[in-house]
Amino acid sequence: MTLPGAPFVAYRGTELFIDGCAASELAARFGTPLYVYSRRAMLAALAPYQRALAGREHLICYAMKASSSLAVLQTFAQAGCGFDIVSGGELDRVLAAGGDPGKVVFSGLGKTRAEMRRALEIGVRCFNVESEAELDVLSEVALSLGRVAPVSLRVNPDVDAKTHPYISTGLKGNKFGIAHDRAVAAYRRAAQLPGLKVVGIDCHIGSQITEIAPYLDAADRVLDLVEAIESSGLRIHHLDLGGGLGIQYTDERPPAADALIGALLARLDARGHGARTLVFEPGRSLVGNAGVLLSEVLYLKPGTHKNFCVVDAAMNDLMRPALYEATMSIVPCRLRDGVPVVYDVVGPVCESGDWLGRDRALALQPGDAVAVLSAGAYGMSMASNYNSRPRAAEVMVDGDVATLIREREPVAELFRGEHLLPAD
Ligand SMILES: Cc1ncc(COP(=O)(O)O)c(C=O)c1O
Ligand SMILES: N[C@@H](CCCC[NH3+])C(=O)O
Repeated sequence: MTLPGAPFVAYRGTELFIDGCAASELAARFGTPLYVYSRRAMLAALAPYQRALAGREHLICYAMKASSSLAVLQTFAQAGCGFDIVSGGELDRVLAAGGDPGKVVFSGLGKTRAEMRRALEIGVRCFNVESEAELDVLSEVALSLGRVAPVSLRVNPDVDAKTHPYISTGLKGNKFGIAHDRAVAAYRRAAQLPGLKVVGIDCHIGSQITEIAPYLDAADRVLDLVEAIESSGLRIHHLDLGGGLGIQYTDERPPAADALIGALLARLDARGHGARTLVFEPGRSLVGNAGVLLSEVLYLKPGTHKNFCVVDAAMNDLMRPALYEATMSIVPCRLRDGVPVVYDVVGPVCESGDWLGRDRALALQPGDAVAVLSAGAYGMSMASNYNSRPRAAEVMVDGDVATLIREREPVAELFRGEHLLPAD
């Protein structure tokens, strides 16, 4: 059976391997819940983007919200990537991981003045501005520092990315970006503000997109704008076409990254825009299939309506199933003989929404380790401490070498910084 994440996530005989490491051995050595990432899988996911863009002026800015642990950022920084950030905290992570701030694009619709100041002082490559009000504030902050902020406006192309409504961002009802029909006026305003320098345009239409067509529609809408803006005398240097490419969780068949980029380049070339600098902001497609969440089976709980398999990972570790009813593959780390039983795989958190998988046929015993596959994106980065559960540890494997890249959070960390009321 070919698993999502193959060839880096695959059975060898009855043992599930992540690259060259047996998953059940990692679970025993580092404990569970445990996120495990394959460095080689991440680099293999980046390669088709790099190949397709070779020979073009470009920058791949890894959207680090997908997985922001320092060793993950370090891996992409060393591979030449920049970063798409959405907060001052993410900027500090980039710096701590050795990333180049000159390759950072700063997205997000609620940047604070303090975040703008810090990003200007550090010298990010570009601010992706999401409203006209933000243009005014950014200009003011830049002037107060005696600097000029490089800006690109995130335009909302009103294109249906055909994905889950919670992760669709390019429709006119979404909060993101500047409406297509206001964009030319917004560019005029940006050009007049003394603290800003227009350098680009960008759009990002959503996440877990499994078709090429919405990207081409969005690119066309953006190019229409570029032509209108440039005819008014402004120069748009780079085009940032965002991220959003989907991955396989179960039976999805998203296009390969090089097929997507190839189709976009063909469209840009056909419309005479092929020589522009290109920026992409992929997140999930670089890390999603490279990671798994390992968990131990605590209890098997047969019932008259449902059988439950209670594991030690929960919605606080991986909230995609609870939040989006996302279906993610769950497999045993060691295959055992026995008739599979259909279980809901649930965590210990006190919420009925705390499930990782529903109606899964699995042959398991308490103490077995299971792996939730395709958990490398929006897993650990969305983890919380709900129910006062410390966050999981993380391991990076490279061949048969496993390195602890994040220690399991000590319980004492959970209330560090809290204070009891003074005694009477
Ligand atoms: C502005 C921006 N860029 C890039 C991304 C990365 O998206 P994905 O992980 O779907 O590639 C996101 C998240 O959807 C985003 O909001
Ligand atoms: N967190 C989402 C993706 C959000 C994309 C952020 N712009 C997911 O797990 O699918």
